[in-house]
Amino acid sequence: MQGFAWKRGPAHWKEVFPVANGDRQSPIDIKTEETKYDPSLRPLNPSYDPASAKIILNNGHSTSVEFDDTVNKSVLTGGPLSGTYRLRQIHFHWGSNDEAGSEHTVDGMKYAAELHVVHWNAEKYSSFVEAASQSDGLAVMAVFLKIGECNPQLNKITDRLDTIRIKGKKALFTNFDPSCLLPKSLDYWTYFGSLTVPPLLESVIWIVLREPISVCSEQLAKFRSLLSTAEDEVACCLLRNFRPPQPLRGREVRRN
Ligand SMILES: COc1ccc(N2C[C@H](O)c3cc(S(N)(=O)=O)sc3S2(=O)=O)cc1
Ligand SMILES: [Zn+2]
Repeated sequence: MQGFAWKRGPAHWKEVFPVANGDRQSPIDIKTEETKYDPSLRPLNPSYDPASAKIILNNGHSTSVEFDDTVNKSVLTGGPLSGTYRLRQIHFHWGSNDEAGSEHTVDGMKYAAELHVVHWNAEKYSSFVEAASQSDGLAVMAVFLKIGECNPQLNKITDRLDTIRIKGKKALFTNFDPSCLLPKSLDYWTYFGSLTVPPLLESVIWIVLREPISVCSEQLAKFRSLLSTAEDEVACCLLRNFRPPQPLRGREVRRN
């Protein structure tokens, strides 16, 4: 899913992926007054082994840390989930300035950036690719990044970005537990949605943490200095990579 689908931006994705106009697309604007408390929702239970971290990568659309997901070493259970979801990767979304960058918004408010922690239902499905096409196949935990103090934990990522500036570059990256990027409170909103990037598959149980973590302008500037272009192309900075909120289409957003 390279080239065209990305080159012309979110407004054109429907031309290649008609599901872009589907009824469970992400992200969404979370209208807090309309969220519904659900006493059956359990506490989130992320359990990650730092040895699972493998590489940090620039895929041209974001930067991601990829984890060993061949065994249940780093998993997410609890919350709205039934069963065990295996950690696959984390990545970020940001904007061209500090005023916008998150994908989900809260009562119309945009945060400066958003972290996605991606898991797949390894209990029910035999591969990530199979899970990615199932309605309960993926679980993505979203964490808002709010402009403020520099975040020392985030430096573990931003300090490595100069080694993967060009699209396609990767570097070894291990001994990293993504829990270090989670806020104190794991209170959340949850709803049924989709990938926010092509192929926009409607296979994601979204778990949006209500408490943001901090990020400073200098750290965000490092994300924006990544290139969306490969070695043999004219250099172009990856200034923004967030999809705007999509229609709720009657979906319920629950909170614990
Ligand atoms: C079926 O084809 C694929 C499906 C998914 C993916 N992935 C990489 C994507 O960047 C991506 C983006 C996600 S987001 N913004 O949380 O909705 S989750 C995710 S991914 O790690 O699952 C790759 C191929
Ligand atoms: Zn994402």
